[in-house]
Amino acid sequence: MTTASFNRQFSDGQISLMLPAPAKLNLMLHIVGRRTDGYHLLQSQFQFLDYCDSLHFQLNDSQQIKLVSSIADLPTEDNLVVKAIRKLLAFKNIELPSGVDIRLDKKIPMGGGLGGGSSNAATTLLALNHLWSLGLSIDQLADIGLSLGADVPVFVHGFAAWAEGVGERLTPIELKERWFLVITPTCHISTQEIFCHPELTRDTEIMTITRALDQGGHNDCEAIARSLYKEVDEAIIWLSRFAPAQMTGTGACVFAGFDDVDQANAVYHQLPNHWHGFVAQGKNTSPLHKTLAEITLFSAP
Ligand SMILES: C[C@@](CO)(OP(=O)(O)O)[C@H](O)COP(=O)(O)OP(=O)(O)OC[C@H]1O[C@@H](n2ccc(N)nc2=O)[C@H](O)[C@@H]1O
Ligand SMILES: Nc1ncnc2c1ncn2[C@@H]1O[C@H](COP(=O)(O)OP(=O)(O)O)[C@@H](O)[C@H]1O
Repeated sequence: MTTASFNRQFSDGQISLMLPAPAKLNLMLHIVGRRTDGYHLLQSQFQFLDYCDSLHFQLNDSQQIKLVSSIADLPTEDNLVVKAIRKLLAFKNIELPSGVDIRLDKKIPMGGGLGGGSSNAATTLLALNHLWSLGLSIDQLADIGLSLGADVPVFVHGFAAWAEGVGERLTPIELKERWFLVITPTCHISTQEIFCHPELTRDTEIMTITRALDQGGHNDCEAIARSLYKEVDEAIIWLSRFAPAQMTGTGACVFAGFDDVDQANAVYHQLPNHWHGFVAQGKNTSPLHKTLAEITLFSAP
């Protein structure tokens, strides 16, 4: 894709782009070991959800990065969107090619194990690689992403994946695109809090991908999260009355899958008043890559 063909999308003279940053689910999350640097070795199935934050990028001649976001109490420089831009420029060893105004509309709950921050970073990497014509490959962007967080590469690649290593060794998988009811407890669980816990089990037997796809699996972080956060425990107990329920990532969100949307909605409508949640469909191709493919000549995975 050439810059010219890309820029022709914006005939009003403004170079801007609006892109989704989807949530993900870990349909299973096994911890099979630990590296010497403390990072955990995982086996996980990732699938995207058609439930997304939205990012709007607009280039200008200000020579500044301006981020407007709905996240309270998070300094701009700590936002993964800005961290992604800094990493991108450092990798290319360049100054800011132009000013950029970014608006981030959050819908994905933070600290919920839905990967929102990592997804925002991945969308930023792909968007600015295009808008600034940096010419980096997906693999290069995934490497930059990995330095921001273990979850970023899967969002950069954009295919449902069997993940190993710390989450960066990805094999595409074809999963049924079921409907999920996701309960979003109000507690915010830090990934580090779970991974540092002395009672976390780190010795689940290594599985082959074939067995994992046949039999599924569990989430090794769930027992710790349930013991620390009553809300997570209660949500799993409640949702298990309707379908097998699990936690995603290191929590706090809890989900169950249904074969059709009506079933998922029927359970959603029975959610106790003090709980929040949403129904969304699992997607094997990221909504980000689908949108990019529609508006540019970018090829979806
Ligand atoms: C375990 C997962 C599954 O999706 O949990 P969620 O964050 O989505 O809940 C992710 O891979 C998390 O990825 P991400 O949230 O990007 O984690 P990072 O920022 O890289 O790491 C946060 C902290 O978690 C620990 N960490 C993270 C990933 C990993 N494989 N082993 C670890 O021990 C490290 O202590 C690290 O300092
Ligand atoms: N753009 C962003 N969106 C969400 N969280 C962000 C963002 N930038 C930085 N963060 C930080 O990352 C943490 C983890 O966020 P998130 O990715 O939503 O959770 P999880 O890793 O549990 O899925 C947040 O608590 C917040 O401090």
